[in-house]
Amino acid sequence: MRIDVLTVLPGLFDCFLKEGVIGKAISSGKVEVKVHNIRDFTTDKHRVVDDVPYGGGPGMVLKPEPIFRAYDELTKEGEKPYVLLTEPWGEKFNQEMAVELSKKPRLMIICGRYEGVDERVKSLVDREVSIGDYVLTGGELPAMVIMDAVLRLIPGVLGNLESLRADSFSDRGLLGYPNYTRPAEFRGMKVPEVLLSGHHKKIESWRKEQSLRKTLERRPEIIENLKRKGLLTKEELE
Ligand SMILES: O=C(OCc1ccccc1)c1cn[nH]c1
Repeated sequence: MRIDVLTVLPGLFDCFLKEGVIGKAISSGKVEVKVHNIRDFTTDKHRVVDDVPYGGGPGMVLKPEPIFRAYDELTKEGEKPYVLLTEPWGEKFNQEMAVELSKKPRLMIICGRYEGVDERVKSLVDREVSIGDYVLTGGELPAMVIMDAVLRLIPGVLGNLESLRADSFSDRGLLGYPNYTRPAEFRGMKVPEVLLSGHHKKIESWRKEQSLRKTLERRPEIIENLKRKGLLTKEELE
């Protein structure tokens, strides 16, 4: 997969693209991520990327020209990218969208900022995406959140280091079960006996029960959704 990011603050991506699983996926060539400074696509001496809003009002708006110039330049060759715009008012990002996006051969992420982008930029955009109902200073962190969730789904990126919790819980959106590792007792807190039993059937059913209980407690709407979709077996329902 190739991802092109358009931003006025490219430096924000430096650590993200170097460290950890994402850094390895890029250095190994499994995925290609290029960050472009929108300012590099301006033509005036002051490299202006924003301007005051028509009709008045507070703040600034990202100008269309530099973004269109960048888009034209970056889409001259290769496949047309699936274009995302990160804004607070977009479609809510979730695991389902991450899975869908991970199947695209090429993505472009335009990072919103200031009061937003000129509306005409939306003619380039396939999906306006929000990572939550709050307002940040820029769409760069949302772009990193989206890239992180998408890239880890690409075959070979996670390797065997981190299992892709492909069990039936996480891909039904159920909350995870409790995790423990050594020592078996720590500051008086013991690991549940069942997990030390080596009895895989018992361990699996304990984990399923824990996952369902936690989901019912914290996110009952997820259980309701699964019920409606008939994605809960009758023993899971009891
Ligand atoms: O704040 C966000 O993006 C930055 C942004 C972009 C455009 C105008 C204002 C702010 C955001 C929140 N969830 N998803 C994105």
